[in-house]
Amino acid sequence: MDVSELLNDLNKPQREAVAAPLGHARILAGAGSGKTRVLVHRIAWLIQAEDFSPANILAVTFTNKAAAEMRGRIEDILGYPPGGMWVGTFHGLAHRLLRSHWKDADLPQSFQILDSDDQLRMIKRIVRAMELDEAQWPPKQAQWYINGQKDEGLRAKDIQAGNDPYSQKMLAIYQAYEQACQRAGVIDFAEILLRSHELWLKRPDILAQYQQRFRQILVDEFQDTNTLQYAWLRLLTGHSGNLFIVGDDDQSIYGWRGARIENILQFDNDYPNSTTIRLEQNYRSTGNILKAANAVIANNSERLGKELWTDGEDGTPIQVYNAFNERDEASYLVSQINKWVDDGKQRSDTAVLYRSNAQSRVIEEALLQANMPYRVYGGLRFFERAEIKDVLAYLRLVANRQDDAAFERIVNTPTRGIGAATLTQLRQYARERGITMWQSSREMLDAKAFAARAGNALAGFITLIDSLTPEQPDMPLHELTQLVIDETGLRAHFAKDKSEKGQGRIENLDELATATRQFVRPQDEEFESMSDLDAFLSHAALEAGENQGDRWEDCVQLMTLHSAKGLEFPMVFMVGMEEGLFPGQKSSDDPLRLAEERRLCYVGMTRARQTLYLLYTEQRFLYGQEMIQRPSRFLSELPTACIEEVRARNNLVSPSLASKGRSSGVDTNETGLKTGQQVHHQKFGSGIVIDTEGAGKNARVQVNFKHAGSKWLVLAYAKLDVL
Ligand SMILES: Nc1ncnc2c1ncn2[C@@H]1O[C@H](COP(=O)(O)OP(=O)(O)OP(=O)(O)O)[C@@H](O)[C@H]1O
Ligand SMILES: [Mg+2]
Repeated sequence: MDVSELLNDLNKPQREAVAAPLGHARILAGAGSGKTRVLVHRIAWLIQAEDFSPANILAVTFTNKAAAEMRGRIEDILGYPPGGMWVGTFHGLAHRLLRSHWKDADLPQSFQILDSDDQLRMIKRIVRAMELDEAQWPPKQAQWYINGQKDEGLRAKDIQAGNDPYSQKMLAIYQAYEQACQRAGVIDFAEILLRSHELWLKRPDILAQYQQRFRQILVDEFQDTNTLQYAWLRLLTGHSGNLFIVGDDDQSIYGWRGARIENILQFDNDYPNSTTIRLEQNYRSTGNILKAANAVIANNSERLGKELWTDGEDGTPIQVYNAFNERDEASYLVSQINKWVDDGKQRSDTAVLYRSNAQSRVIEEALLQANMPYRVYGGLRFFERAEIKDVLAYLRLVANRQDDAAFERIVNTPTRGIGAATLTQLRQYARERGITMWQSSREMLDAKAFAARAGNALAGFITLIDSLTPEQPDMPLHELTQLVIDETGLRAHFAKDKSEKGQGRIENLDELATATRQFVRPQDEEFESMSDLDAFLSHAALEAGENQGDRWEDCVQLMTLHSAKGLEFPMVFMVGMEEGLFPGQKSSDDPLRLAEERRLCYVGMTRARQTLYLLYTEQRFLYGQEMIQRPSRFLSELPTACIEEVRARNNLVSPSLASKGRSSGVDTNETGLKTGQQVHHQKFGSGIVIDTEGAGKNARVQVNFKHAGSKWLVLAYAKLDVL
């Protein structure tokens, strides 16, 4: 594509943005208006029209997946791969810096990354070691505190706790945690960025090297940057670089995790010479979806305010479905996806979005039962599963003996007679001397500090780890992994569990062996100097299986509303549109939180291109009990003209919804079936009708099947035979 073509498929303000004169720029625009597209074209423009080398460009995206897509699109436009360009997430890019400058960053060469679960365990151990009451000082809270401080760029030494006992205690935990991580040579996610920022601050020569290189810095989804991320960008930009940011204040959804909407709002104060360009035409969604999303977000105050319009068609109205409970909700969406597929469309064009990960289980079960392939983004990812983390912990200890988090995880997994007393002794010894668990084990064993049995068990463990360490550094990674799985007794341990779960775990272990065999080092420079093992472990920690499930080409996409940011799908289901769930309970009496929930609703709705379903239930099993649910206030904010109720209920809060009439509780005759009648279903076998409702194409019956249990079925699809 040459330079003029580059601008062809863009509208006027988009062209202005792509071809803006060199300098700082802010693109402020609503969902689906082409911000990401503009950013990609801008990169190509810089290379083709402004003669920058790809190596002068650094682009920050929201996920690794988005980064890969961006790279691919730029390659398509240029006709060759943009070698030397850095594209990735904040974490990915900062990690790359630390790998190149580990020594200057005061890290061991084979430093490992703690994910949030590892981090929590580590904090738990510290809280215990400090002899604090866990109920009074919940480790989760300390984790929250520590990450919050790091996101603000603050170390323990930078914080004044004052006289407040809570802050004093949190600070003490933070301090102990910092020391423990440093000893063990591990860093958590927030630390990756903090440390690379500090590296630049204390080594202006290193910073200058990157400033000279990255003259063009582009950031997508800028509204969700936190203090530290923005500081990192500003430092890198320096006086000579250009910052090109795109974002939407209405889509800021990470305030709860420290994101600062002010960063985008006040960008022009920080960069007074910057230009701001607004885009208003939406190319993604139908008129109905767009109008409804605009109406919902209009209920927030303190917006920059922008109206999106489309010259496309109104399309089908938004489908609002009132389910009995979460199982009915799931089976309804499965039936709709089935219809979609029957029409010859792709499963992968459909997405199910939920507020919290826990909601996916029932939906996954329904999809499994219907034999419908699906992929869950986020959630418990492959590399986060317990059995996988066990193997990874062995591998980490093989790579770095000082990794206390790994040591603690597997020292007695599977059980090998190393008891709590031995571990307490070890921890105490380690703490007193400021050394690691591994070092303590060796010293205490040498000093014969344990009783015979405990000593033997621990010595056995030390020998095991040493024996796993390859003599030849070029031992293939998958052989090492296989060795770990078999020699540590993990396989045998999980094989004892004959249940489906145990079987699943064995399958996952095999899958891990396959993953290591198929592992291809990312092309990025930071992986070049690393051993295969270190490269794989970093990859596992950073990607955490973001790309899992690619074995299924065509599958339904499941994810939280948060992780749907930036994506688009022809058909979208938003489930659990209920008060207490979405918006969440804590948001009801906190206007700031409520506004953020509403923005999340706006993000969700604007993912849909053609068809949007909003689902809510009357009853839901929550917090260990059956709860009566009320429809989300966001439903009542939808303009009546844009929606169609599939099945209304009688006690809706929204007059607009209720006025459309209800169809529940209709005379049984309308379904043509009576309660007590015997019926037969192709898949579920025979059963008895126990309830009916609705009419016409919405008629539904509840059947108690002899073998399959009780189910609600839509008559039009169920094809029941009356016996
Ligand atoms: N000028 C255009 N002509 C045709 N299609 C366009 C144009 N601009 C954008 N699009 C398409 O509109 C859709 C939305 O674009 P894009 O994802 O870049 O929007 P966005 O502003 O980044 O959205 P979000 O805020 O959700 O991240 C994409 O499918 C994109 O290809
Ligand atoms: Mg985008």
